Amino acid sequence: MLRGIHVPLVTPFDASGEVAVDAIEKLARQVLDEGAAGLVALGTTGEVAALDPEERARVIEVCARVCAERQALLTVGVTGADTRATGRALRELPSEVGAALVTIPSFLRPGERGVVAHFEALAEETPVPLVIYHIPYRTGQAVSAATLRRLGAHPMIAGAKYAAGGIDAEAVELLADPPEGFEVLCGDDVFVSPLLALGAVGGILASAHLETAAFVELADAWHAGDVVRARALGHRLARLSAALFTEPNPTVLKGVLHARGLIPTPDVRLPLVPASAEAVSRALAAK
Ligand SMILES: O=C(O)C1=N[C@H](C(=O)O)C[C@H](O)C1
Repeated sequence: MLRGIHVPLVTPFDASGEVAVDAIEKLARQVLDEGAAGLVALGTTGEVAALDPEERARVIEVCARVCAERQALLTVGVTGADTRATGRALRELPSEVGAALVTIPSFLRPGERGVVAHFEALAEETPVPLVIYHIPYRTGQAVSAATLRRLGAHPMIAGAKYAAGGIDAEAVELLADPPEGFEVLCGDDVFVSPLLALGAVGGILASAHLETAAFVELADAWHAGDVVRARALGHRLARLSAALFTEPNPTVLKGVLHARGLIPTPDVRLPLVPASAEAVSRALAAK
């Protein structure tokens, strides 16, 4: 269900600060035409925290329309300050949504027993399969491979977006023996090639707005066991990803997309500030 490259779309803004829905639609079509398996709406890259409820609904609506046309998976980022609020947000998802990307509420650090209780409660009430967004450096909560494996045995937990900030021992342990039907996607762009080598089925990668076809080729090459092609491509794309993440995501990416005429402005909403001209130039030059 999750295999392939999924693009967490930016939310472009026009000169008056409104969400540029046409630009989202164009980006969505472009990345799916280049082979992405799906879109992720309302991720960190989409500046979800800075969007009001009507804007979020508009973003989902346009992504759902394009995904339906292309028969691609639409995953939506769902967050809440606690389990009850997250459950409510899941139940309110429109019927076109195919999966939900869910984190542990940040800042609370509920402990691993709390993590299990959170996801098991959500798995019982969610209308769509869940993808656990494992990002301990943002949630503040470590989660072991054993816990992810236990959660992955639930039929409504389809997989995890793995973003531990590197390849850690837990990733190696999880990918050595994932539960039946549980799929791991890479969520740290620079590490996608090594995580694919370990057995990840794909990635949710902001960098794949650019060079989408090359990221798809990278995943295909690892899946086909073509190590020589995969390794060289992985090194090249890691340089691009590193350049895109020198300042907070999605500021540099938006600068590059704007410079290429793909979005109307490079604007982000506070507390993000636009990327420096140097960072954007370096990312434009990255090969
Ligand atoms: O929004 C996302 O999904 C992603 N967010 C990460 C981040 O902002 O750190 C990066 C990743 O490419 C996908």
